[in-house]
Amino acid sequence: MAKCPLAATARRVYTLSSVSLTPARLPPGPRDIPIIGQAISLNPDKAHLQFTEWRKLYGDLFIFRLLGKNCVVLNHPEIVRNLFSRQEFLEVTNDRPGGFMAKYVLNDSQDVLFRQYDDRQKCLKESAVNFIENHTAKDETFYEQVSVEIQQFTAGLRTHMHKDIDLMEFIDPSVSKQVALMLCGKLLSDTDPAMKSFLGFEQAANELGKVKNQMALSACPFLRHAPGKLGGTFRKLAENRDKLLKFFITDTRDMTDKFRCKGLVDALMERALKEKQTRDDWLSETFIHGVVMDMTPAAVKPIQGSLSVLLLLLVNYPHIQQKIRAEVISVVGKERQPKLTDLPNMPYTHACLQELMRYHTPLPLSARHHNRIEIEFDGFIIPKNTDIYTNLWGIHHDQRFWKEPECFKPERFLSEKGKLLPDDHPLRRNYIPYGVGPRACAGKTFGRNSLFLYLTNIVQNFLLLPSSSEEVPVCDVNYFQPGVVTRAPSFKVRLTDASKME
Ligand code: HEM
Repeated sequence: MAKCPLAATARRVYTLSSVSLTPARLPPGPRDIPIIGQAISLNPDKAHLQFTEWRKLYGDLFIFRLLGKNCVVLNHPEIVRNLFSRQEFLEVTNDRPGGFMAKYVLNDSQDVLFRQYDDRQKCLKESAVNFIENHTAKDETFYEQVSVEIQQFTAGLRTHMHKDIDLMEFIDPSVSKQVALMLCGKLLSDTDPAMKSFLGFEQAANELGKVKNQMALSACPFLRHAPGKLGGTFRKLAENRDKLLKFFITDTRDMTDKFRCKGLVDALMERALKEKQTRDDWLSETFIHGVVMDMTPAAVKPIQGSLSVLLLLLVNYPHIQQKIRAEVISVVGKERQPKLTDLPNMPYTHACLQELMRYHTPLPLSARHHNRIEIEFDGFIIPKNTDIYTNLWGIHHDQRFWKEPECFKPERFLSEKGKLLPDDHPLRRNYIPYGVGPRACAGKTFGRNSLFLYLTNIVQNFLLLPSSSEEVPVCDVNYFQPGVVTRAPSFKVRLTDASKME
């Protein structure tokens, strides 16, 4: 078709004028209500479900306003990839929006998770990923200590056989100990004061991190000093933080212990020394503190939340529990403790974990991104300083990408011959539980390994039965406990000795 010069000029004028933000070029979205925006119609606890409904009305990229802020929601994996990892955008779409935690807990974002995407963030993240994903996976002392912890955990469960128990009450502290081990290189006991500070910090950070508390504290930061619940929680957080950091940074450094392995703090200290020799010594202890604090919500919560959903699935679907157990017994046997090297030989169990990350999607809205300049994408303008949400849950439950997305079907990740689908299989393009691009998760292998070890050790030892006194909830996302990381509602199970069942 011949090109009309007039039309081309008109289009050019339109494009130029639209760069100065004509509302017509904003993405579609629900009608704005002055000042409050969608504050009334949006339930922050179920925002991912609401966004999934809005996607049907407004498409894969839509915008809405919330208390004076622009918010964009991405509902398609290709859009997420394009915006967060395409060269032309990645330097401008990978910031974080800041907020109360970033400013008052992490000392103006001196950390990995809350910091904007700058050279310091890149350097810290690179060191953290190298350590968490590459070093721990090969460090035998580390996994020996993890095995010790899991043995103690299963031994603890044995004393509660045939009773109705909330298994998460045992799993939660055990996961925290594993993450603390990754940080300081030492397996702490339940009674260790450092472990108490870790748990105290974790609880307070979790409470303050709730959407409604974040909104209140970001609007009125002085509330942290006020009497009352919020102020009290902030003081608890600060007190535990100081104790925790003294232990992790100062005391651990001088600790010589034959069971101590290298921790993330040691790795960052080494990096700090290197930085000192080459550049200005920005990598101070405050940054290392920041990374320690990041790991509490970033590492502990997704592992705990995923395990809670996994257990609920095992009780609701005994045939899946049975299949995993059969695989564990055939590969590992009944006596030896399962280890990471068993994973490649256990495709069904591996597929269950992959399906868990799709079905549950521990971070249903990922972590918010922020764009530092206005960008034009796919014919739409995304205004500067927009909060960008990725609806990971919506993407993982979208019928365009998944057959029967509401069903837990590990088989979808297996070939007809029962092998795990390769990473480059087309289905995997729609599978992004850890996010995409330079801000993607720093601990996905660590998380997967941890889930694998808990799952196989539990199933090898115990049969999980429904509680005899309470009805087990159905596994339904509508009843998950809300949060940046969701988890299953509390429920009780009964454990029996798996070896006696055959
Ligand atoms: C087990 C399941 C896990 C899931 C599903 C998960 C998922 C995610 C997601 C969706 C993000 C945000 C990505 C983005 O902003 O685009 C993230 C960030 C992050 N995750 Fe994970 N995560 C998991 C476990 C872990 C573990 C075990 C660690 C540490 C050992 C970890 C450390 C981090 C850190 C530090 C970030 C921030 C990275 C940055 O801002 O550059 N995560 N994770």
